[in-house]
Amino acid sequence: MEIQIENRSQVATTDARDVALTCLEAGVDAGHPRRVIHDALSLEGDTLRVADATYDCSAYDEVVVLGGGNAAAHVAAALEDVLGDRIDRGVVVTDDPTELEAVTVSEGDHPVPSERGVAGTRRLLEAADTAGERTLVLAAITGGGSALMAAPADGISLADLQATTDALLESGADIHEINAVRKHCSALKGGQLARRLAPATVVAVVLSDVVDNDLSVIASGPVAPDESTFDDALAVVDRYDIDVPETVADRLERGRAGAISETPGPDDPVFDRVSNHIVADGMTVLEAAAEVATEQGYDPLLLSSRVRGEAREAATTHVAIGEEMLATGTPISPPAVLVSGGETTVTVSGDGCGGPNQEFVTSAALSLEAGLTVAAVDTDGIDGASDAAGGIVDAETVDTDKRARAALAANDVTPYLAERNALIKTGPTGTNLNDLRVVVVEHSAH
Ligand SMILES: O=C(O)C(=O)CO
Repeated sequence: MEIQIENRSQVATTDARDVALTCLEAGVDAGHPRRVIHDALSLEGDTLRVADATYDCSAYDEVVVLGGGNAAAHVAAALEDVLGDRIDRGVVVTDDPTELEAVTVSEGDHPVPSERGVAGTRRLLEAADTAGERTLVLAAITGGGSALMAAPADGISLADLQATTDALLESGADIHEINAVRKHCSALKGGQLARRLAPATVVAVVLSDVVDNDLSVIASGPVAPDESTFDDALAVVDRYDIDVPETVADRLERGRAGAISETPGPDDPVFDRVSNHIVADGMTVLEAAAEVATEQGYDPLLLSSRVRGEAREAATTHVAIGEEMLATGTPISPPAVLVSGGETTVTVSGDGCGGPNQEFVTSAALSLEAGLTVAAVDTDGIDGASDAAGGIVDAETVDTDKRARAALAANDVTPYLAERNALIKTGPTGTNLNDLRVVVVEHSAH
C-alpha cells in the first residue's frame, strides 16, 4: 500500500474507526497512477496500448509528456515505467512532485494559481510549441490542473487570476461553472493546448475528479473540445454575483461580443489527432473501498460516485441512510459499510479553516447515534483550505452541539476536529479522484 493515513494510530480508537480507515486507505491506494496506468497502458514492441486504442510509436520521431494536475508527476512516473527511454522529454506542473527521468517536474500551487505555477506552465507551453507532425504527445491530465497549469490570457495579471479563482471557489458554483470561467481567462484551457500542439498526435491519459467525467471540465480540458462559451462564463459570474477584476470582466465581455476567438469546439480540426482516455475515476476508488469492506466482514452499499451539493446537507442524507440500516436493515443489514464519492461543495461565509469533507463529517457528527461511524476524505489528501485530507467522527465526537454549529457557521471546522482527534491526515496522495466517504454501520437494532 502506497498511501497511509499518517495519524492512523491516534485516530483508529475503535474497531469501526479502524474499518473506516482501512476502506479509505484501500480506496485511495487503488486510484494511484502507478496502479491504474499499469492496468490501462502497455508497450509491446512499437505498439503502445492505451485502453482499447493502439498507437504505433515507430511513426513518430519523439515522444513527449506534457501535462499538469495534483497527480501529474505520478502519472508521468508511471508513463516512464511503461515506456522507458522511449520518452524523450516533457514538462508537468504539479504540487505533488516525484523524481522523473526524462520529464521535468515544475512545481505549482493549488487551489489558487501562483507565480511558480505560471513559470512552470510557460515551460510547458514552450515545450508544446516545439512539437511537430511527427511528435507523439502523451498528455498527463489530472484534477487540480486548472490551478496548477496557470496561463493567464492576454491582459489578465496573475493577481487578477488569483482574485477570480478565490471568488469562484467561495461562490458555491460547481466545477463545470467554475471552469467555464477559468477556460475563458486562459491561454491553455478549454482545448487551447490542443490548438497549440496541432498537428502533433496527442494521447491524453486522464484521471477524472469530475462527477460526470466531462473531459472539457477535468483540469479545464486543455486538450479536449470545449462547448462552453464566453456567454456561459459571464452567466456564471452573474448567477453567483461574483466580483471579478475589471480585466477579467472586460475580457469576458469582449469575448461575448466576438472580439476574441472562442475556445475550440468538437468540430474543430485541431482535435483530428487528439484522443482522451480516462484511466481512473471516482468509481475506481469506491469499488476498492467496497471490496475491502467485504474482506473485513461488512456488506458494502456502494451508494453513488456522484454525490454533490452542500457538504453539510449531503451529510444529513448519509446519516439518514445509516440510521435506516440500523433501525430496519434497509436497504441492507448491518454490519455494513456505505460508500460514496463525488464532490460536495461549501458555500463559504466565514473566514476559518476547513474543507468539504471536514464539514461533511462535522455536520454528520451532530446527529450520530451509537453504531454509526462516518469518515470522509478528498482523495488528493488536501481537503479545501487545510492540510488535512478529511475527518472521522462517531457518536462520541460532539460534546456540545453549540461548538460544532459555531465551527460550521464560521467555516472553521479544522481546529474543531483537531481538538477531538477527528482529523485524517495523509499528505499528498499522488492521486486525485474526488471525495471518498464511508459510513460504517455496526449493529442491527431490529
Ligand atoms: O479543474 C480542476 O483543476 C479540477 O480539479 C477539476 O478537474
